Amino acid sequence: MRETVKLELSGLCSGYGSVSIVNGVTLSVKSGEIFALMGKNGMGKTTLLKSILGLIKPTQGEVSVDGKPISGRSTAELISAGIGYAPQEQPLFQDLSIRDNLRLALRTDRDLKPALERVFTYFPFLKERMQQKAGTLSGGEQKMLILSRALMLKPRLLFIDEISEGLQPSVVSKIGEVLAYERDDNGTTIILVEQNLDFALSVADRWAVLKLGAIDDQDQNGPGTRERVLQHLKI
Ligand SMILES: Nc1ncnc2c1ncn2[C@@H]1O[C@H](COP(=O)(O)OP(=O)(O)OP(=O)(O)O)[C@@H](O)[C@H]1O
Repeated sequence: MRETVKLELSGLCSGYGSVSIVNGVTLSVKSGEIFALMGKNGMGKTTLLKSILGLIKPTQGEVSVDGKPISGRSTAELISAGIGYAPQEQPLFQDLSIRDNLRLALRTDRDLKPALERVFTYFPFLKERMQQKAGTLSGGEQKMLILSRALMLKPRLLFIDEISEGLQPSVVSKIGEVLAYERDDNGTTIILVEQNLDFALSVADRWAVLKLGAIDDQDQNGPGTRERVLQHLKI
């Protein structure tokens, strides 16, 4: 089993201009677990991910991986250090082929072949349609390509933002299988931001609910979890 990571957030705060969105998040994600981060729309889940990844500068607090602070490091440095990100918004080059979208995940072409083979075992359709432009893929195929691109670098820590949104159940369950395999066989630590409760709980080891930018509840995934989380998601 390769080395895995523990992610720790301590009193993390961030926002946009003078508007505070993430309000003091303290959280620990264990090595090699899938952690589901849930919450109603607009509660700050995406903002929290972006703050961890250096895409938004935190106003307070610390983020550490393997006990080492990563605050202040650029997103590019974090990705080189084995942190992967499958974002929710506009993440593909629509006019480029599947192959070029995947290739751009790597710094050099030296590791291209094994990285491609790895993602082809998860999603064989990518191999058959390498020259097809990303913009002509269906919504579900684009999501699989986004995830594959994040997996090209074999991340030790992977952040995934609402991958199941708008997908048909067969694609959602395929993605669930891939994430479980990444955790079980590669020891990847995965933070999954999700609105789809059933999907999140089908793969998560632990979970938290974010409310107005703070952790409202968290626990192991087990009997009674679904009902407990549903209470938090009620309008
Ligand atoms: N670039 C931005 N500038 C200003 N405010 C923003 C920006 N992006 C998001 N917000 C606001 O921050 C709040 C939290 O948004 P965020 O996307 O983090 O929530 P979320 O929990 O991920 O919700 P969703 O499930 O809808 O994606 C919302 O009120 C949103 O309008």
